[in-house]
Amino acid sequence: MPDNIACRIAGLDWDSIRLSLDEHGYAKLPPMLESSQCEELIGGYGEEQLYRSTINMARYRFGLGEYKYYRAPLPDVIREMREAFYPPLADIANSWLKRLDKETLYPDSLSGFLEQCRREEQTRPTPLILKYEAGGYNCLHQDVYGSVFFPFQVVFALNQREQDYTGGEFLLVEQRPRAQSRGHVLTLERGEGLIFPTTHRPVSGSRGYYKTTLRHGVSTVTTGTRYSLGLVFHDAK
Ligand SMILES: O=C(O)CCC(=O)C(=O)O
Ligand SMILES: [Fe+2]
Repeated sequence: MPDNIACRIAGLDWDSIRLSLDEHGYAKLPPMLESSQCEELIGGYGEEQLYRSTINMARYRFGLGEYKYYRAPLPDVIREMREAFYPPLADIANSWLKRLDKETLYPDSLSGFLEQCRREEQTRPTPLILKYEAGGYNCLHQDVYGSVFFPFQVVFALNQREQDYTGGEFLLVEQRPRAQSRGHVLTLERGEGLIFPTTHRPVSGSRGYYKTTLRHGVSTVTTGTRYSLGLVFHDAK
């Protein structure tokens, strides 16, 4: 694997990622983070100076577990991934807007998009690390922190399922208009990533595209401890 994460991201098969996003709404990525990078991120969990806030999920009835939002400046690997994932995803996001007859909205660089966030007073970084112990889970939700939001997020598994923990599958539920919801269970090996929609996606129907609503979460971790890294592109108010 080349050691530069930005090159690794640029070198992904973006045609097949686009096809997968268009067809299923999500795209699984090959291993992106090396074990040492996963270990370093997990190892930083106790270093409070890295984070701007810690959320006890039970307190807000978000689930059972804990997560921490990174403080600026973000750790290099997170900043580089956020910058490198943004442009190809913005292109796909704009094509989705077109399908729904909305004007093209997402600038082609992360800095341009963060400027849009800043204008709405959304200046606090949102990449986060999550930790769930046995019994932990994450209720179905959407991560929107203001009027500006990016339509894709990326999540990475930081440790190994069936080895470090069991259960704790990633859940994606799609609510179709006037129809029942459909659920997807996605499993990620350590270092692997998943791109998924923040709130909606266009689905092709008999009279053009319509919009479905998506929520994501994590099923109960049955044993061990599960760590994940969430890459959210919009900053928070
Ligand atoms: O722990 C997970 O896999 C879910 C993470 C999540 O909710 C997010 O990245 O927004
Ligand atoms: Fe989330």
